[in-house]
Amino acid sequence: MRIDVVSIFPEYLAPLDVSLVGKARAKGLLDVRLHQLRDQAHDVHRTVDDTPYGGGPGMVMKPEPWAAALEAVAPPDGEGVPRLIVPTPSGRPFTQELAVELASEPWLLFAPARYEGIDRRVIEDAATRMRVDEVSIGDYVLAGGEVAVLVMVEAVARLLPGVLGNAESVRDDSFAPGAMANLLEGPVYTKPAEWRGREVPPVLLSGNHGAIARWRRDQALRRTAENRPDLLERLTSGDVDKHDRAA
Ligand SMILES: COC(=O)COc1cccc(COC(=O)c2cn[nH]c2)c1
Repeated sequence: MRIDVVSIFPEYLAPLDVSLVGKARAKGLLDVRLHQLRDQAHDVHRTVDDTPYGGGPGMVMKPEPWAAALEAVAPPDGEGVPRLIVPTPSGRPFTQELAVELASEPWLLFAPARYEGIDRRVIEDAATRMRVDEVSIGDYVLAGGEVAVLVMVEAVARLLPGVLGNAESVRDDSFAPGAMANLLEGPVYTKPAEWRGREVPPVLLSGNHGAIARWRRDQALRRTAENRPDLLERLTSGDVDKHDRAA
């Protein structure tokens, strides 16, 4: 997979050089390229923002530098077309389901905005050439979309074949389909069996895999009821299809 990120703070994406994503790049599983938006702003101050039409606080990112940056990354007459992802508080929610969908894309192009956002015409113009998704990682406002890019790249990269070693697993993700679909992860334990007077739940040491699976599902249901009752409604309201519930 190829990933391009255009930003006025490419150094914000430095964490993509380390750990999971860094290893994936070193293995050739991911080709991550960073681009400085200001390289496409040709006035002496390399201006990328201006005051908003209609008034209001803050600044808006100008269309010309962004259009030039997107075209420099993905020339209209070039090979292939990326899927453009724009992090924004007003986007569709980023979920494990969307991460799985994005993990099957050959080429992602991220456009993290700063200030109050990017001139709407950039999105409209890009959408004539490529698929554009405006995506929110949560109901809060960041100073820029770079952190959201880090979140999405990590969530997608860990799903790519060969990225996670055998030690980690994707299958058991709490949002992955199956018996634990749409439930939060329950508690996890490792050695020692007793620590500061606290014992590991005996069922986990019993070797009784059926009992262990039942205990884990019960714990997941409890934690979901406590922290995310909205997810339980999905389970009980039937908008999770029969297959998922039966599994
Ligand atoms: C067309 O889209 C845009 O112009 C993007 O506009 C903005 C405006 C303010 C902040 C951001 C950065 O993203 C977030 O804050 C964000 C993403 N997820 N949750 C919070 C982006």
